[in-house]
Amino acid sequence: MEPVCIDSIILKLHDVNAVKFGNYKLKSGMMTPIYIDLRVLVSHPSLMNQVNTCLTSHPSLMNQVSSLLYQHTQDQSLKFDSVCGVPYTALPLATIICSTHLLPMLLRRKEAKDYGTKQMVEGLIHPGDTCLIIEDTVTTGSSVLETAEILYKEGLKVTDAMVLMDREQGGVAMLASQGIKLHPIISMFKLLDVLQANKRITQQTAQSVRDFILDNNTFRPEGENGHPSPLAKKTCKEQDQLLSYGARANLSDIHPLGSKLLRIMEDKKSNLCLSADVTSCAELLELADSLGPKICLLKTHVDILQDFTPAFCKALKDLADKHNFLIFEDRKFADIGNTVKHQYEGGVFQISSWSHLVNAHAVPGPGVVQGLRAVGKPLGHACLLIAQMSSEGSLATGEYTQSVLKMAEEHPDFVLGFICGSKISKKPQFIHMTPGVQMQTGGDSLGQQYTNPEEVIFTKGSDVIIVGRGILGASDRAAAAESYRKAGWEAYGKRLGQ
Ligand SMILES: O=c1ccn([C@@H]2O[C@H](COP(=O)(O)O)[C@@H](O)[C@H]2O)c(=O)[nH]1
Repeated sequence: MEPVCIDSIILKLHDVNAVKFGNYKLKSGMMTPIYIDLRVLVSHPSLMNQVNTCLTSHPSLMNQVSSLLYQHTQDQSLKFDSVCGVPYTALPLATIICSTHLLPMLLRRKEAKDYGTKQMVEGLIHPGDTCLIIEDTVTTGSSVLETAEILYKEGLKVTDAMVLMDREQGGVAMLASQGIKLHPIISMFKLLDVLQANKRITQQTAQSVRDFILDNNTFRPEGENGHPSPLAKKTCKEQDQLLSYGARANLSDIHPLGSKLLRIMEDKKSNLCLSADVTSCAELLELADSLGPKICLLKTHVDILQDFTPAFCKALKDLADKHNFLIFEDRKFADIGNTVKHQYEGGVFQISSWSHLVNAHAVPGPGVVQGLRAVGKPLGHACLLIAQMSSEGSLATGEYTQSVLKMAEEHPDFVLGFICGSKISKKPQFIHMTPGVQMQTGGDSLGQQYTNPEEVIFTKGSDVIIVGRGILGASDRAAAAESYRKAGWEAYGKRLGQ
C-alpha cells in the first residue's frame, strides 16, 4: 500500500464524523469540546472524497489507518512478538495489522467468561513474550494501562503502545511513568492545525479546543498514595488560577524580575501594560509620566521613534522609577545567538542599558535565548518568548507553541514568561502577557485581532493585558487607561473568585 498522508487521514476522519465538536463526556467523566469517535470507521468501508469521487478502488479508511499504525512500528523499529488491540474500537485495527502482516494476535476480553477456559486473553500465550498494544485514542492512558495489566498477569511484557490519536492530555507521561512508551500518530494539536488550515473549523473553535487541552492535562506524577494518579488533576481554575499575583511573587523558583513585576501589579492593582506605540520621544515620555501610575509595564518599539537619543532612555528610566513600572522593549529578537547579543547590547539603541524586559521568537532555537541571556542576565534582566501572536493567520500555534513552552522551561533563569493569547504554562512562575486587547472585540485592517480584558484575564487565564490603540486612540488617554486598568483588575478578581 502507498504511504498514507497524515493530513489526508485527518480530513477523512473529519469527513466521516469521527471528529466531533460540541460537548461530550469522556470515560473519566470529564466534559470535552472535542470528541474522537473512531468507532465510526467500521461503517465506512468506502469513502466519497471532497470532489465526490468514489474511493472504492482505494484501501478503506480502516485499512489506511491500520497501515499507518503498522508503518509507524516499522519506522520506530519496534520489537514485539504479538499484537493486542484495546477493546473495542482498536480490535479491528489490530486484526487488520495482524492479518496483513502475518503477526500473532492476542484478544483481550473485557469481561471474563463464566464458562469454558474463563480466559481474559484469548490466543496463544508465550509467557516472556513482548506484546504490542494498539489503541485508537488516548486521553489519560488508563485504557492502555488496563490492557497492559491484563497482559502482565499472563506473563507477557508490554513496552510499547501505538495509538492513532493522542489527545495530548497526559497519556504519554502517565504511561511512561508505568514503563510503557506510547507512540502517537496524530496529536490533538496537529489535528486542530490541519482542520483549521483546511477551513473545516474556525480559528476560534481551534483555539478554544487548544485552550481546553492545555488546561486539562490529566497526569500528576504522584497521587495521594504515592502511585501515579492520572485523574487526580483539578482544572487550572481550581488550582494555579487561584494563586494571587502576590503569592506568585513569593514562589521560591520565580525569576527575580518576575517577582518584582508581580509585586508591582499587586501594589498598583494593575495588570495593564501600555503599548506606547508613538513616534516622538516627547510624546512617549509624556505618556509614561501621565499614565505611569496606572500601569505595571510600559512597552516600547524604540525603532519607531523618529527622534531617538540616548537621553530619552535615561528620562524613561527615571519615569519608570518615579511611577514604579518596568520597561519592556518589544524588539522580537529572532536571529542566531551571536547576532542577538550584539543587537541587544549595542547599536544605536543599546536596549539592554534601559529595558528590563525584551522578547524573542523561538524560531532560531535555544541560541536566541542564550545570546540574550549572556547580556541580560548579569544585568538582572529577563525575556519573554513569543508563544502565540494576536494577528490573524499567525503560524505560532499548536506544536510550535508547545516547543516554545519547552524552551522557556529549559531557561527559567532568563525567560520569565510569554507573549501569548491565553495561558499556556501551568507553572505559576511564568507570567503570561497578551496583546491584541480592546474593550470591543474585532480587529484592524492589517490582521490585528482584539479580545476584551475579561476574556483575556478571566477566561483565557493570561496575567497582563497589553493595550496600545485602545488607549492611544482615545480622546482622554488617562480615562481610557484607567478603564483598562479597572477592567483588567476586575477580571483578575473574578478569576480569584472575589
Ligand atoms: O502578537 C502580538 C505581539 C505583539 N503585539 C504588539 O502589541 C501592540 C498592540 O497594539 P494595539 O494598538 O493594541 O493593537 C503592538 O505594539 C504590537 O506590535 C501584538 O499586537 N500582537
